[in-house]
Amino acid sequence: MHVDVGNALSEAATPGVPRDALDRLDDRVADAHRRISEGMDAGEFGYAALNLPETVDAGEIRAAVEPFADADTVLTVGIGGSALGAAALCDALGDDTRTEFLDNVDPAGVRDLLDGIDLSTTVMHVVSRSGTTAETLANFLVVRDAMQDAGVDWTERTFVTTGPDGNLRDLADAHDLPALSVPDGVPGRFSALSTVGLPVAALAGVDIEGVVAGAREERDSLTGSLFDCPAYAYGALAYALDSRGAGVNAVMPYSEGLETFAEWFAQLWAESLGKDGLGQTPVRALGATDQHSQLQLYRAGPRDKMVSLVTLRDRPDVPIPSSDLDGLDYLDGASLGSLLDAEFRATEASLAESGCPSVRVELDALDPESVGGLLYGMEAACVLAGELYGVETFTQPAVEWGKTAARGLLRGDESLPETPSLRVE
Ligand SMILES: O=P(O)(O)OC[C@H]1O[C@H](O)[C@H](O)[C@@H](O)[C@@H]1O
Repeated sequence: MHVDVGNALSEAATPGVPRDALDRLDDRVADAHRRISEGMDAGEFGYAALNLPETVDAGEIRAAVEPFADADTVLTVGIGGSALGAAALCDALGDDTRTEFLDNVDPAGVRDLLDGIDLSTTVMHVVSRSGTTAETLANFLVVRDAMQDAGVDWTERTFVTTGPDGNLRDLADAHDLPALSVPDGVPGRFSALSTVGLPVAALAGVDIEGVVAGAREERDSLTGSLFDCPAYAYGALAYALDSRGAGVNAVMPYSEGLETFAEWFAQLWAESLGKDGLGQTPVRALGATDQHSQLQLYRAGPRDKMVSLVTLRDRPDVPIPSSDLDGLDYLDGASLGSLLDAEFRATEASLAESGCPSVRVELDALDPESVGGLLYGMEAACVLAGELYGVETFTQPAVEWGKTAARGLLRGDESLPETPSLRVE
């Protein structure tokens, strides 16, 4: 990925980062990089995810999914980091007419999804690192039941990715299901480039070897300076802008295929950095659509935002047919791609003109290498930002609180703290 942080400097934006502050920050980046390298070398929890471009075995993943290659529908049952990596890859690069994701337990949504697919030609990938997540296990039980009702042998049409213990591992053992292991030391939200995110991408036709190669290239760019490393430049600037008041990070890809990437990024950034009263709130937007809604706020609202503009240097194009409509001559000879690119540049300029900081992230194209590089680069950016904030990047205690409380409620434990009520009906 290519990163341009010019519009995040104080000479361009408020809040903005002075050039001399960036030089000082670079010393901290060098220290953080040393810590990250140590963690990677020792395979420490979390840091091990940054080794995935070397440690992942794409051949093993291809072999595991090969028996399901003829499935009409590939259904992922998982939530959070166990679904979003695969969803981001499939949305960007795969045949997403074949992929479905059950990552919520809204009964209406689950029912609609099951009504719309032929379970006899569906393969289900059940993914849970812990193997105990309530939503995932509940959805699995619902799909299994639906398969049995439809006369489908669910054990023939299910494979799992999970950790060494938990209900899902027990289930895989008991029914001899094909099972991949979540690699050691890799937290869910950092697992897109592993047995968690890649199997379904492979089934959706994604060149997963290309994705891994792109990630490897980004890994090789991790040096001790933000001036040489796009991933660190992004992470350091986001941190520096947040420290100066940009507590919101609006991620706005100018590519529909990257819409789910913004969702994946939101989990990565929020769950990793939102600790000890610190962290930057990720917001999802889509160019050009959200130019016609959220951009008003970005330009003219509170000065508490940075905008991460993500675009492609090259994209397949569709010409705009010429017309004799009054006032549309500016579209003559144009294409949808040139229109989208013009909208991107206009948005970037409009943010600059209003003094709202933005960072430009460019990919060469929406191809496997670039997308692999983007996912890896943002993970490295996040790990770096975690070091700069001084938070525990790889834990999520606040999420665990809600999970435990929900389980307690289902078991009849009503001892939740009282929340105030002021009803208006
Ligand atoms: O993979 P699992 O163990 O089922 O976890 C799925 C998700 O659960 C929780 O919400 C965690 O906070 C997430 O980080 C994780 O991705």
